[in-house]
Amino acid sequence: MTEKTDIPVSGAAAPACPSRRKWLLGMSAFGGGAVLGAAGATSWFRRPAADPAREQVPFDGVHQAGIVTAAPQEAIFIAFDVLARNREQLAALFRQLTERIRFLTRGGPAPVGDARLPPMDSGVMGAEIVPDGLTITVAVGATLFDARFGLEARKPRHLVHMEAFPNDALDAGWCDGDLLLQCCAHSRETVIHAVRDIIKHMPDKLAPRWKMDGFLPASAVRSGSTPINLFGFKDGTGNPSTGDDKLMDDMVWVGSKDQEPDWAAGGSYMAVRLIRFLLEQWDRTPLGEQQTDFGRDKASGAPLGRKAEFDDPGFAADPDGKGVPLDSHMRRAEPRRHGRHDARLLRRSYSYSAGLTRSGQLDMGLVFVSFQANLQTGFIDTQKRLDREPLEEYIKPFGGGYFFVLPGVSAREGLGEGLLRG
Ligand SMILES: C=CC1=C(C)c2cc3[nH]c(cc4nc(cc5[nH]c(cc1n2)c(C)c5CCC(=O)O)C(CCC(=O)O)=C4C)c(C)c3C=C
Ligand SMILES: [Fe+2]
Repeated sequence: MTEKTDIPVSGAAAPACPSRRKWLLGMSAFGGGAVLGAAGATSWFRRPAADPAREQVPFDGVHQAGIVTAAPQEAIFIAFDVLARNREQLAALFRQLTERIRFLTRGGPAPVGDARLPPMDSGVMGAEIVPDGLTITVAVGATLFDARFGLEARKPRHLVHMEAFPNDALDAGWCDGDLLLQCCAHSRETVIHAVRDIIKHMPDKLAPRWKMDGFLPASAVRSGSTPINLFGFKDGTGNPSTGDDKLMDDMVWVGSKDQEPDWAAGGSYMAVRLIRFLLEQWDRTPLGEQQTDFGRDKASGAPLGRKAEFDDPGFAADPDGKGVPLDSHMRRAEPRRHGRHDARLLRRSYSYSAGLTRSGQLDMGLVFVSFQANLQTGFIDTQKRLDREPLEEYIKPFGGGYFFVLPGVSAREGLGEGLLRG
């Protein structure tokens, strides 16, 4: 169970709906003692607690935090090559990672050591490491299932290397990884501290491969409104409700419906795409064209021809796309052919800003992130619908990869234990 604490705990277990309760009871790995942990938030862009620094997002839960929990302002995505050479060393890696994340997400006094030795903590958060809403979500790449660890037969069935789509210019140095950490918190220093702590404690086990910093607009996080991306459009409006446990079980979490290895229940596929925006070009594009590219009004976020952000676009009554063009991003991504959520995924993207490109243009864009129970019917099918969309004139995907988020942890079972058992 989640430990009692004075520190406010966010996403505290909302009453589970009957189907969810049944499913939780079926999770034998948790011996029926599972807690919902983080999986109770209603929206991924929800206003933070009164004192964000003291907010503690539970690490323990059937699912890892950082997926249906509200997205705070700051993020770091960092992929690693695993240096472990065999199964025992990989088990030690997961044990140590579990221990570090448990400490970092709970917070406490910064450890003080012998002055003759390197400091045990970077010190960037001062004497007290506050939890600050930190979540560290751990996912594994397809390469972890190669011959090194004898895990070939335990690979989630859709987990593959990310092949380039037609508009991609993938740079191998920005792609893939055996392990991915998604670190999210309210403050920049918290995610930096967390990444430095893990790298410092595990130099013999993890070698960084690529890293991208992400952010959300402060005003949106403060007010709980939909974040605006660097194209200036509200981004996230059409997401499924993270408060709908049944929908999340259906679309986001791997369960018995998915014919995946038993150990994978409670996990999720994660698609990460590093997408550069050609902003100099975009900023010289007429507003009307920007809006038809997305199919939404830039200021209000409403579907074109409608009044308000969350209005239904009414595709059935507009087969020729007179309101929302057939080619627009929103209509291709989510044609609503089967009611709602043809795109069977949950987006949890962050903007990035990383200096200049070699040709002197702003290197800014989106760390597109989606979570789904099935990578094929989630990200891949949706991306195929988007291939050749008009927006491609202004975007260039260059990195990322496909990963599988490990199931959640309990006091008895750490990260990756189910994967390595048997
Ligand atoms: C494969 C999945 C998707 C990729 C890749 C993607 C890239 C991408 N999206 C935006 C901006 C917006 N996306 C919006 C909606 C939207 N996008 C996807 C999927 C992908 N987007 C979906 C499933 C939806 C939902 C459509 C709906 O339900 O109506 C919007 C509109 C507002 C919203 O619903 O969020 C914007 C804006 C960018 C900039 C981008 C990469 C460059
Ligand atoms: Fe999109």
